[in-house]
Amino acid sequence: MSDVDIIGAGAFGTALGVTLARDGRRVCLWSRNPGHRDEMRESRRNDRRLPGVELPPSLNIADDPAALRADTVLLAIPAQTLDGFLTENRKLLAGRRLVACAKGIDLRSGLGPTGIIANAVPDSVPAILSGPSFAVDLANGLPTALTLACADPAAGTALQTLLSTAALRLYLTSDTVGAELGGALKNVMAIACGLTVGAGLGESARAALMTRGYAEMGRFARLRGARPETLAGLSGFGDMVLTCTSEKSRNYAHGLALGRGDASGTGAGTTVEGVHTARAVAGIAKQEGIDMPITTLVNAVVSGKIDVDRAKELLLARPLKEE
Ligand SMILES: NC(=O)C1=CN([C@@H]2O[C@H](COP(=O)(O)OP(=O)(O)OC[C@H]3O[C@@H](n4cnc5c(N)ncnc54)[C@H](OP(=O)(O)O)[C@@H]3O)[C@@H](O)[C@H]2O)C=CC1
Ligand SMILES: O=C(CO)COP(=O)(O)O
Repeated sequence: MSDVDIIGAGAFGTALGVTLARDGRRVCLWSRNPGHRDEMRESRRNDRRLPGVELPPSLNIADDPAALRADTVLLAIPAQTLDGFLTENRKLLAGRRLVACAKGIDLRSGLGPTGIIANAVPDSVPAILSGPSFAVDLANGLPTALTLACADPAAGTALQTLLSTAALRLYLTSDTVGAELGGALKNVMAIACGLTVGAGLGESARAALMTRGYAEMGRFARLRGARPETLAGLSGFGDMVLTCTSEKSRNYAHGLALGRGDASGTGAGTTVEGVHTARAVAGIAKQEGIDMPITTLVNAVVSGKIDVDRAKELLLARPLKEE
């Protein structure tokens, strides 16, 4: 039996699997695609999603989620697919520690990953792993620090120990809402920053957006019960800094391409979580009267309703206020 099972052989699921297996854990990785599974078994690499990285011998490729038996399951699939997967596999996942690795808000329910888990598999222990970590950095063994959030203190401590390695350092919190909102909302800010730089509005404008975006993230998160210190930690501030400043981020790269006038952005087939999260959060903010100007404008730009110039005008025309 494995120590950790991983659902989703994308870039992040594979990087986590490789990291944990190198550090001595027995890992089972599942992809929904039979051809992809065969390829990984044969080549001992995941060339589709994380090219150039060798899969350690203690990482096995599983054919069926029903064959996965570990107490700890990492859910490394996009946020919009989480509810469907969990609902379909509810019985199988009951009683386990389910660690979400997705950064997003479900469009249908408005819930973050731990809320989705709690709803879909009520007798599980939900947790979330979030923070600044490009899959490729993790897979290359570069030092990484993340937030592990779990409301159950004993399960949280056990997960922190199980999932920390020599290069991957996990900080524990019980604030699951703060950790999941930091990770989801920073993707929207990364798109905003990409749009800004892509449209040639400059690095000063990006710094302004990051700062005011962070204020906006905090405002939304506090109203949903998050603790401010969680937003100031790795899963909020830390990940916002990473993804708002690096072209390795798909969210930033998507904004960059749109800002440069390429209407397809990073193109279909790339996971850009911030597009869905902007839509979900703009809707919630409107409904609940929360002031979220950057998120609202990102949603308007990525859905093609306005262009970056118009978004800039609207932001600059807002009434002057105290910081
Ligand atoms: N990449 C990174 O650096 C990081 C990513 N994350 C987060 O991890 C999550 C996954 O991202 P990432 O791994 O990069 O994405 P990828 O695009 O690399 O991979 C997504 C994976 O999810 C699988 N998948 C999609 N839909 C389903 C479904 N309905 N059922 C089962 N599997 C499904 C895909 O399968 P298929 O190949 O068959 O389409 C693919 O293997 C995102 O929320 C992201 O924000 C977090 C930290 C870092
Ligand atoms: O969340 C990430 C790094 O922490 C990855 O960001 P992207 O999904 O924008 O590539």
